[in-house]
Amino acid sequence: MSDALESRILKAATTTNAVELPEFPDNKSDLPSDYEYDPNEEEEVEEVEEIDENDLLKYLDEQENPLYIAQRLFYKELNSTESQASCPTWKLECLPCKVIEDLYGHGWATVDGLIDLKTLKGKKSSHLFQGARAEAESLSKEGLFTRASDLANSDDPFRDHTARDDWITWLDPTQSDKKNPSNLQTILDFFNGPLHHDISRMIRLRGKTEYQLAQYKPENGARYERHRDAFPTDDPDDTHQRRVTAIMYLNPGWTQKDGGELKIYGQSEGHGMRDAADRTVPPMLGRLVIFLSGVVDHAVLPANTERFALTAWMR
Ligand SMILES: O=C(O)CCC(=O)C(=O)O
Ligand SMILES: [Fe+2]
Repeated sequence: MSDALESRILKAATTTNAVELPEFPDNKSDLPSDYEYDPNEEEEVEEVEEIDENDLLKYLDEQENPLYIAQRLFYKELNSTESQASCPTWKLECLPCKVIEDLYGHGWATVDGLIDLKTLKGKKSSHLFQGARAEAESLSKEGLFTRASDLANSDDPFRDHTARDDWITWLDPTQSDKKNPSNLQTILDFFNGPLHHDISRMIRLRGKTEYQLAQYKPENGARYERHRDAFPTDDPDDTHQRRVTAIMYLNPGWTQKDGGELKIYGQSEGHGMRDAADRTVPPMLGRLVIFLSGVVDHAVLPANTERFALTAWMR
């Protein structure tokens, strides 16, 4: 965790829920009769309040709009139309400029069917996405997924383990059969290649990317409660906090009755640059959602059919 972020969090822990201490009485006879004074005892034991992740984020957001913080990790300010007109000089391999502008201005963006031709190698993109879906289903049948809430440290008071119902498996894009990559591998190569290239041209990235395949099983309407994927930070040297979340959905023929939409929370007070209104994003086959991990609160609404998504978290 970066110093700046750490000190902001410490400040939150010492200022929220701070208990007013009573004044020490001048006259010893004013002390309660069961009061014991032991001069050898440690003077003061510092108590650290446990603070839950959402309260901490709320506190941090009150200090500064997280979008402004994340914007400082971009190589250039994209506020003016003049800077946006410089798009051709950005030399992007796959992302439309609009996606970068939306990321900067709103914290998130979506784009459909985005796979560059070099990655596709003559394949049709719909075949690629459908093939990836079929592979995800087989991995699930082979028992490769683990319930995400079982993986987390159950002693951690910071996170609520009832918050999510998804089953997950971590993927490593470097462990591939180069000659005959699976469809999932081809999407990972795209994430790891052109997509990472474009994002790292615009946003300072320093650390490792993680890749996860997630499954929401329809039993009992699997969902993931409102959360954020990282704490907002503008420290370019931080390697710990996730900076960008990119999710590719693998749900052919999705319709509204299937549920499992991604809900993106607006800023209810409507101030600052984040959108005021909440939005829902249907998890359609081949749709890519990209957002700034420390900025956007989001949730997965209850899924009524099996729902798969492939996620990359870039640092
Ligand atoms: O699959 C999605 O739409 C979002 C999942 C998510 O928020 C997460 O895994 O952190
Ligand atoms: Fe998330």
